[in-house]
Amino acid sequence: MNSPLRIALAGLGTVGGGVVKLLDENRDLIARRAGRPIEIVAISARDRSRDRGVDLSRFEWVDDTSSLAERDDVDVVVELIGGSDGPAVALVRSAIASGKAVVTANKAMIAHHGLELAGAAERAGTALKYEAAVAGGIPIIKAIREGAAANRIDRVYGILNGTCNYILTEMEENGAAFADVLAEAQRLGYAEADPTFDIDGIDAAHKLAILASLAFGSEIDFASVLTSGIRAVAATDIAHAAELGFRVRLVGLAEVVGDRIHQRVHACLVPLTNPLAKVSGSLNAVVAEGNFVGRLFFEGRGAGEGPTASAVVADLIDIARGEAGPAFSMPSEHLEPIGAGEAGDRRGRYYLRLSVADETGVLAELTATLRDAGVSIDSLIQRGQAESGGVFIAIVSHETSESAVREAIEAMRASGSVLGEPMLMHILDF
Ligand SMILES: NC(=O)C1=CN([C@@H]2O[C@H](COP(=O)(O)OP(=O)(O)OC[C@H]3O[C@@H](n4cnc5c(N)ncnc54)[C@H](O)[C@@H]3O)[C@@H](O)[C@H]2O)C=CC1
Ligand SMILES: N[C@@H](CC=O)C(=O)O
Ligand code: NA
Repeated sequence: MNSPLRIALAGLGTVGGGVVKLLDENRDLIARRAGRPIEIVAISARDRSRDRGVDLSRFEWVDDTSSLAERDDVDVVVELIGGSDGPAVALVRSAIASGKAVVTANKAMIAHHGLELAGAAERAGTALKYEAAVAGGIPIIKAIREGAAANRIDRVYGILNGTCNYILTEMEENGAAFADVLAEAQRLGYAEADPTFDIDGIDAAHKLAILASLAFGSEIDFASVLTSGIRAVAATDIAHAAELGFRVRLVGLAEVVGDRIHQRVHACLVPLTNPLAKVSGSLNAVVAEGNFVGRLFFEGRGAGEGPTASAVVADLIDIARGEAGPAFSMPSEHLEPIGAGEAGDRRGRYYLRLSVADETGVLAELTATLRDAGVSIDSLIQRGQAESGGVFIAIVSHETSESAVREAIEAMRASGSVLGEPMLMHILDF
């Protein structure tokens, strides 16, 4: 057997603890597959005394996490602290500068600094790997970067946040309250340290920006992702969606349109016939469309200890085998800066939920406003009592432009016929 790959673990929370357990349980199998053992040399986290359900006394504990980057007895620094800036990125920068390989699960850091870090790793002749950062256990980085590398990819999309998918599923299937399910997602280790990153769509936007770069060969452009989350999704939307033949899902979608890239994360209505509608709980799914391979669909656990550890250790096995290569789908200097498209350009079907006064003539006024804006109605239902005292109207449009629907909403607001905040969602029709 060859000499071991020596690793230092920074961060021993959900993912770090999972990595220790996986390396213990599958130790011999991994050594055979990698051609050499993978051994933890040193560990570091904020709180030494915390019980992580695994014996850590056999490893050297280091109080100063940043010192892991300098050690001569470490080949790979595994960064599992999190955060787009601060100690995680400082550790990764200095590990790369010392010629060490880096494995990370930190999508926030890759979305913000991926290009810089990839360039630094290339110059240092070392590896930067981050399979766990996108869609947890689904090997989607490997699939796009290697398996589909021969294709031009113009669209990549999917369900990229396990916490939101778990919340939406529990709300739909069990009528659970948003706050209760979020607390459970935190207990299960799915949520980010700050769960607003999950529910406001930021975590999914980090992942989408990384996927778009890999798929399109473009520089990561996190700042251009139009991002909204699931806070505004009400139980009534989920019920309306079911009645109309849809499920509500938080979808990240990136596509090339002409010479522009559109990137959006938002709650969508997904037709029940679409495989994404069947993705439930903490599962994630990613669809990539290649010009030769066609449509690829990947599904698996996007969050939690086991699936995320699986992705981290897969990266370590690649490094142990000497199979690392560039961090993105090409050397970072070949990634192109591609501009972002305009939001109002999108054409498609829309779901619009309004609360309106329960009075004669209001419905006729609404439909006339939509008609005047060039929006024609596919289906309309009136259901339930709104908190504002009015009734809920849910409308599904035929294909139209987003700007037309927004124009109609503004006209309805101006006329005073709409009570409360309207809810607009795209319908995912591919
Ligand atoms: N939990 C999940 O399902 C997934 C998490 N990730 C990512 O993995 C990373 C880690 O996530 P979790 O394990 O869930 O987080 P966690 O909060 O459970 O663990 C974080 C660990 O980092 C340590 N830490 C925090 N600040 C530190 C500092 N200044 N110096 C040294 N150690 C410090 C903490 O003591 C803790 O051991 C994050 O980047 C997260 O986005 C990625 C995919 C899935
Ligand atoms: N908080 C994230 C964890 C994995 O990336 C999620 O819920 O998907
Ligand atoms: Na992954």
